[in-house]
Amino acid sequence: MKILVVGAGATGGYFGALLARAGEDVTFLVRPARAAALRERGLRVVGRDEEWTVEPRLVTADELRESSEPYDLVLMSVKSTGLDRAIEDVAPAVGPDTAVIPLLNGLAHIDALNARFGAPAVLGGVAKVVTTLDDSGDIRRLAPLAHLAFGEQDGTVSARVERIRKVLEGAGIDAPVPADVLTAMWHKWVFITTFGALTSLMRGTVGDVYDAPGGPALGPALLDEAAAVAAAAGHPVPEKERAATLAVVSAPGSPMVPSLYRDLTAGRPTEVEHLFGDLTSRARSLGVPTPLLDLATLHLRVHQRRVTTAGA
Ligand SMILES: NC(=O)C1=CN([C@@H]2O[C@H](COP(=O)(O)OP(=O)(O)OC[C@H]3O[C@@H](n4cnc5c(N)ncnc54)[C@H](OP(=O)(O)O)[C@@H]3O)[C@@H](O)[C@H]2O)C=CC1
Ligand SMILES: CC(C)(CO)C(=O)C(=O)O
Repeated sequence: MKILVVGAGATGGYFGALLARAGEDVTFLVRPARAAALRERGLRVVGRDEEWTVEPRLVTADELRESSEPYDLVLMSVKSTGLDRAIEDVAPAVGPDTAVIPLLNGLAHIDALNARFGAPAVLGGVAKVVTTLDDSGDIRRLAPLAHLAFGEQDGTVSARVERIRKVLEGAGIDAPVPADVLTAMWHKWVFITTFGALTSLMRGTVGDVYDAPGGPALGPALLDEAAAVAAAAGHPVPEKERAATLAVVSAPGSPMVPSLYRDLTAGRPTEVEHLFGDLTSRARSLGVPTPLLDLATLHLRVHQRRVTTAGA
């Protein structure tokens, strides 16, 4: 299976490195600066008592435009802020039989991918990994997860789904195929907006918030809002998933933060519109009040405006 990973960042770099290490035919679509760094240093995975390197096969958008052979599987692993550009860059690699699996949090990218490549090409995907790019550009693992749930948008367990699952599992990736992948994406979205709002609004780890007087009430209140939007949209969050989210956001002393928080505190742009703007706008359309999520959205928009104006 010819696999193209778009972006060799925290998620794509990690899943792609696992696939390459397992001997799969993997190429990374990267931009010139990342290509130069990877050529010099290799794609290194560090943290959690492990350190290993793969020599990645790389292609740039210009090179991809010159080759005409489509890939079997595209893993789309850019941030939402880079999605439009990445969709155009990867287009030459998407043929009539290519399966595109996005790893992004949120949901709106499914519409963008459907619009560009046609819905039959696009599968749903839910990535659960805790990885970040460190100062050297290495992939740093912060927790043991390597989970990529995926599936056809209509729930069919197609032959290509079975083939992809085998490849992912062969690389050590936990790759379940949920009955309804779009619902699974909604549920991850509820989780990430709850976790993201809690830590970003309070500018602290889960433990910093939980251990402060009054702190324990915030996680459940955020979850209630986000879950109410999902329920109104036809994707109620089952009790088991609510409990799992509550366990993450209600842990005394927990150092956990999401990638959104790492971006915020590092002064980088965040995925505010994709994760929060979209959810709160759907809440408005569905008549669901989300005052806390609205506040988180505004908070992140102020940051976004500051960092993008500074960079302009
Ligand atoms: N980090 C995590 O633990 C998790 C993240 N997610 C989600 O996964 C998505 C990706 O996040 P993450 O991997 O952390 O992000 P990163 O910023 O670490 O990686 C994204 C990579 O995409 C590259 N990129 C952007 N545009 C292009 C392009 N046109 N062509 C080639 N490469 C491009 C960037 O490269 P360049 O160096 O050129 O800018 C960057 O290396 C997000 O939606 C996030 O919410 C989901 C689960 C866990
Ligand atoms: C919380 C986590 C690590 C789960 O995969 C995530 O999606 C993120 O940090 O963006």
